[in-house]
Amino acid sequence: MLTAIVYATIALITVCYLSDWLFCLWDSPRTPPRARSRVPLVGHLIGLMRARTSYYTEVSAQQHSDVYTIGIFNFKIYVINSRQLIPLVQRLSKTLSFTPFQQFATRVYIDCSSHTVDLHGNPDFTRDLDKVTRAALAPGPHLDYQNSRTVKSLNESLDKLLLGSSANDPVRIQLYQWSRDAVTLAATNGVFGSSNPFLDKKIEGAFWTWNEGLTTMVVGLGLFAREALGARQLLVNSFKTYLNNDYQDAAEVIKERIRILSKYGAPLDDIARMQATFNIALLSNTAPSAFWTLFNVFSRPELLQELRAELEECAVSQNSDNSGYELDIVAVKMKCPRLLSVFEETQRTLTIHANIRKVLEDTTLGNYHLQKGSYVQIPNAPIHNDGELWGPNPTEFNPRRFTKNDGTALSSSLPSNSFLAWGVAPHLCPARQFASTEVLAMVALLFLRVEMEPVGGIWKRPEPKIGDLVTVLPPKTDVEVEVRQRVGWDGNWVLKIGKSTSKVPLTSG
Ligand code: HEM
Repeated sequence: MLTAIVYATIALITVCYLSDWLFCLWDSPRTPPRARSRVPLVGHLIGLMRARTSYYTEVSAQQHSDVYTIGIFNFKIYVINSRQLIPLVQRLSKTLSFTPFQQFATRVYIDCSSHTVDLHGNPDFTRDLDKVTRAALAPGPHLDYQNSRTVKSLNESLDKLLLGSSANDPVRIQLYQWSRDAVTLAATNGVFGSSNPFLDKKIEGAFWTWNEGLTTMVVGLGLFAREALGARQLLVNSFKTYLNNDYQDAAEVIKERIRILSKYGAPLDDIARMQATFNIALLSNTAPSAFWTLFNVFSRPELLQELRAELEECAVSQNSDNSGYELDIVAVKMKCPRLLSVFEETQRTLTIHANIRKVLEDTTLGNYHLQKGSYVQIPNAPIHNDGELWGPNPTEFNPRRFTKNDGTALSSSLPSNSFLAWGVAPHLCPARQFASTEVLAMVALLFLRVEMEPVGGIWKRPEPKIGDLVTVLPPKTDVEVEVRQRVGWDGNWVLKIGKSTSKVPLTSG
């Protein structure tokens, strides 16, 4: 019996190695070189299941080619390993397409009907939806309206937190949980208006439960994500009620997306599903970005002092009736290069996104041949960790990395496609001005208004939680902190929001 098992194992291993070798034999001579895995056929699959997109960081570090192939059976993923190839991928956007992923998300994430899944493959529909989304989120009066409600809501969450606390009487919070709640409420108040479904705490909880179950759904194990599926239904129902109510004070981006979906005949149930899905873009990266920026600064007292000095000099004034302070949001966005540098460095060191494109036709990319039906991935981390671009110790957090010696912003002197935290054109995040205004306003308010200490006295950096389908990973464990009013900086804080045409000078443009 034992001998039979040994023979069967040897036979299986031989067949696996042989099949792997045969798949390679069928490669065209211009196929990007294959990254070898110790386990034939499924080694890369195991790696991807274990580390998700962080697996590309591990493999890319050992590859010398500017693009390489990952093979899983006869399925291929071409991984871009040099920023020089990105413009070529951009130019080939008709055959290297983002659309199949959008269709996949519409089906697997939220279970839309086949009508709406097919719509996401209709170029007229995707063009119209993209056009209205970008127009509504571009700097101008619509974004002013949305920003103003979002930033005010953040300040109110902080007022509420500090209510009843004083310099001697701290409140204890879980920092990620609190930041996530504040961001969720602020962003959803900003876009959904007074009928915001997230005003109900149950709906907020349902969104995050669903969000955490997405990875299981994506790998086809939806049946094992019962809690997430139940949460998703609750969320969808809340958006059906929302659509049946008056949502006239919603932001333009919501009203316009509903208009386009209706124009192309999407049923109400699917429109509710699409609104529920929009929250993934709205919330899932902003909350961890805010958390890590707060953690990176409060855990470095000298850096905190530096940022406070910058903000106090450029963006804070006393209220005319001396009842408190006014924070000028335009100045926070435009006149505080050190603050912006800390935010962008947080993004640079923590972004794990891998932009995805499907190869719709056999395609020539530079010297390489890409086979129809395969995928292209552009992982951000290998480019963000490239020492030639970012200087010594590229994996370390350096708060001054995005400023020059004279303290001014570095962005203009960086080569193109060095910083990919907001994606790659033509799918560059259309909400980057909104999201960065939200994060910068939130962290500036906390730096100015509170003292924060870790419970236990020592700041311990949590590990990022690998596996979530996000651009910036949340922490694996939360950080318990004590928050108290900053001495001399209490009173009534009001915000001067200004116009969104005064833009955050982001490195991505
Ligand atoms: C810090 C927060 C955010 C980060 C880091 C971020 C990052 C990104 C990235 C990397 C992409 C490209 C995806 C790809 O090509 O695979 C993207 C696309 C997108 N983001 Fe954001 N995003 C953030 C916040 C937001 C917010 C608040 C909204 C909505 C108000 C939003 C709406 C979108 C949309 C609609 C797209 C798809 C664009 C397209 O299909 O061309 N994002 N975002």
